Amino acid sequence: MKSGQTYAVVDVETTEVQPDGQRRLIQFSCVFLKNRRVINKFNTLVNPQTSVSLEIQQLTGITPAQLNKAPLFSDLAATIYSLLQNTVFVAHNINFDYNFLNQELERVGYPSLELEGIDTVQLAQVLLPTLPSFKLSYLSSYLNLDHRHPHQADSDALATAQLLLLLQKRIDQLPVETLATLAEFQTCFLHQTGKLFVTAYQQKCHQPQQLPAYLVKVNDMLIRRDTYQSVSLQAAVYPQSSSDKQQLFAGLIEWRQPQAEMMDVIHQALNQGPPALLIEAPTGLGKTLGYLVPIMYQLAAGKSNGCVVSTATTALQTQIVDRVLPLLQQLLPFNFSAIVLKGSWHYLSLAKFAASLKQLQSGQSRLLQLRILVWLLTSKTGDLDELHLTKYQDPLFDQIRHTGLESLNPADPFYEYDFLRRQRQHIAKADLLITNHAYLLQHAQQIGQERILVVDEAQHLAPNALMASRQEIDFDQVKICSDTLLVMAQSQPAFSFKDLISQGILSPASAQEMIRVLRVIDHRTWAVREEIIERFVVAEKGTQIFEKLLPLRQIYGFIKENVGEFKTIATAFEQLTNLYFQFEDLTTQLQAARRLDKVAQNFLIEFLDWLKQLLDQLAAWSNFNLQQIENFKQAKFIWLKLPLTHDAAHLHVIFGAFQMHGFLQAKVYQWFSQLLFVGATLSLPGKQQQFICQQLDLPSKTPFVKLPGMFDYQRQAIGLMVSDAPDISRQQTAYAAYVSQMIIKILQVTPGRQTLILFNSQNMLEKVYQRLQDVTLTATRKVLAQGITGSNEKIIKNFMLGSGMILLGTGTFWEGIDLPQSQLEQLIIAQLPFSSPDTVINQLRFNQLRQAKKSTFWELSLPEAMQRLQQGAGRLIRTANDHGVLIVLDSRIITRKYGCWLQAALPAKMPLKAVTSEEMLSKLTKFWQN
Ligand SMILES: Nc1ncnc2c1ncn2[C@@H]1O[C@H](COP(=O)(O)OP(=O)(O)OP(=O)(O)O)[C@@H](O)[C@H]1O
Repeated sequence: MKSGQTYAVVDVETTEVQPDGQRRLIQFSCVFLKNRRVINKFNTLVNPQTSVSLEIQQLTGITPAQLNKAPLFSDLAATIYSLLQNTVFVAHNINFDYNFLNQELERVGYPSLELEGIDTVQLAQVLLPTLPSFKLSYLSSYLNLDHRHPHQADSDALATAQLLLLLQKRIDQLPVETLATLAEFQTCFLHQTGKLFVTAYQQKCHQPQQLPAYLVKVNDMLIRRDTYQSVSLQAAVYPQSSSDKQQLFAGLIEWRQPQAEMMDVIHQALNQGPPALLIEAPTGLGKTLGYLVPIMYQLAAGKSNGCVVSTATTALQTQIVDRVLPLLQQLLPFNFSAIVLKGSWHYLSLAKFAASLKQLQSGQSRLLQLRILVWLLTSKTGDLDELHLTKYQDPLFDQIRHTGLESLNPADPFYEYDFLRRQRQHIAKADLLITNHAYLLQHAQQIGQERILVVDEAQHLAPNALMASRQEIDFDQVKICSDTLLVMAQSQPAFSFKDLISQGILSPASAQEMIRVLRVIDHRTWAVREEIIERFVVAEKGTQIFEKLLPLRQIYGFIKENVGEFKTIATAFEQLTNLYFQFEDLTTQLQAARRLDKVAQNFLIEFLDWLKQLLDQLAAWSNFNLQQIENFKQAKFIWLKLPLTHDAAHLHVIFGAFQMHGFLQAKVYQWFSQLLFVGATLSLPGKQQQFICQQLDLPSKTPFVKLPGMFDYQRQAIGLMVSDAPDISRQQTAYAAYVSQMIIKILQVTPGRQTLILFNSQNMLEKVYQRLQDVTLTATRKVLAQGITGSNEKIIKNFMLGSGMILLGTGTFWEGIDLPQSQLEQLIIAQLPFSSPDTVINQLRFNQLRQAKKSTFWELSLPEAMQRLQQGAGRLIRTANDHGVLIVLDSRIITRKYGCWLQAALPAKMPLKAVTSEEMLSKLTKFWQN
């Protein structure tokens, strides 16, 4: 901020939440800052001479009576106009406040203000890059700002002023190198926000600067040094007795008998036990600590090399790291080290990011780059998830994501600091590796090393393994790769094979051979794609994604008819593989001999990168072979996938194994010393334990321990099941309308209650979300929706921080999410969680059951729905002090014969009541009154 300059930090309140032509000002507040101090304040209510919406009255606490007594804007305009002259206008979301104020001024005959402006939202996004929310109320509580009455303009303006001062301090602390880039790209900020960086840079650039020891400068970019330190575990004795454990837990966690039991079972298993153990621990038991405590003692005793914990999703990884590990560290009498492992695309590639800074970018992408630049000063991992972005939609991410260690160039200056390389080095030293099933399946050998493996949410490992065992050809990606390579080789104006030949780097014969093979692949694979579409893709009207199982007989016939074509491509693939190695060797030799200038080197590296992508795409081509198809028998399947609505729809042919058949043993288990499988629903109700063993590729006699539940559901919760809802399976549209109506009514009679609503399809979730947008209650109660308002991690974090929030979730929200006490008070099951029979995997599973003359519903659909319902219901009560209501809006739980099975999946002692929709509301009101 410039000394001597006055900054006017403004906030306004208006009559309506949504913009419309009639919207008027009801409050104007301004805090004046000069030389970084508050020098004046101005606050006034404004009589809008029109009605004020109910939401606004509730939100601001301003009543019509107060406004009737307030001055008109036409009487205030002159004062406001002159107060703001010569100031810099600051607001949290400047486009709203500045534009609205100007409209009001113009309406009463004043010219628009022409002031410099600063937006504190953008400033906060760049300077506090890892926060999950940039709402003023969140920033105020996170930064401890004085913000007593959120949504009242005077309080909001004061909080924004404090925020600006705090952000200015952060700017002051930025190293000059970072300031230089922020100043260089100042125009990507709204109004003159970027000038703050220019001023700070100008002040700093002439003073001598010393880089803090934790930072390193690489090509003008600052990165946090690798400060990872492994610790040596100190031997300690496992607290065997209850009193020893109680002593250990005292003051930190509550005593839970089944959790202590789980610890003992695992301690025993690790010391004398079987190589594999299955443990079913009911929801909310605290199973992560249940296995980590005994395991850490085992490691401390030097009895194992370390431990890998694999869970179903990255959101659950984050939950373990953020919430369980800090508690574990406090509990244990010794230190330990842990790292998180995710797929390479989660990480930033420093080299690619640095290159992207030099390229032309949209304002939005540039702003994101600046945020990343500031984040790099603190990030130890380079995990892009730390940025809590809603979706990785910005095209920048395609440019800067890591594509794996193989893509790195040792000659690159960023090579030494690369985040994935750092991680690879830490793996050997860390006691605990926290990963997800997808990563485990791909890297088991590398991370196994005779460590203990815990598979958390183990029921998901098999479906994940099926995904991992699949091979896939994306025909359109093949075309993109081969086209790009041909352009690079033949006609790229800046640099092409011609230049490599003229520099004596490439022989004309090698160049010609590469082009010939690429042309074969380019033309022939496209012809096959067209044939497949003509032959197999008959889209049904209204379908968005075409997905189809290809009967093996048909595909066999298809290959037989085109056998020459398939063979030509297979041969070209082999030739291309050889050429790839030749080009790779050539590049390495030339680099070592320093015979490559920068342009030629970059060309070759990029060419090899595309070539590798093409080979990866074609790796599954060997499946298009008559002998292979015969070998598939019932164990492997082929299907097509084609998103129809997408502009450039990619045709995928997928070859998938359907059952484990030793896959997990060979690919995963053999690399670990001991295996623990943990989950809340490992055994299917009414099924033998054989089912999970078969799924997990384990011997059927693998020991299975089932731990008891621990909450007093009779006292802590109630379940209300609606008996008169329209039948969801027959009247989908009527059901969506009914669910929306009911949810609105429920929310109206339970103000302030944190509510999670679980759906079984994204489609229904979106319909209900749309309807909730139209009702007034959402002005005062924040609605979060999966796939709409943010990434899953961000949604969970925001939900946990709020009160009276509403979260609409599907998929992963049914499981593993931990929302204790007032973080979740009402759980609404909008649809019973029957999985869709239409997916290819389900079609396959159903076919198998039919062939065995078994019922698809009783054998698969119902038990799986019970399993998911049990998981979903487990979100409600998480500690001994929780209270909550479970509401089931899908009447099939009452009206269908199988309903009693679904009811049996709900917590055993929870009082259940069947009620009409009307009764539901009065019961709810009563429950919360009591
Ligand atoms: N004994 C305890 N007392 C209090 N908090 C605990 C205790 N044990 C675990 N917790 C906390 O409870 C939260 C949930 O733990 P965890 O994720 O292991 O639950 P869970 O048993 O896996 O539940 P679910 O199966 O429903 O996902 C964590 O934040 C953890 O720190």
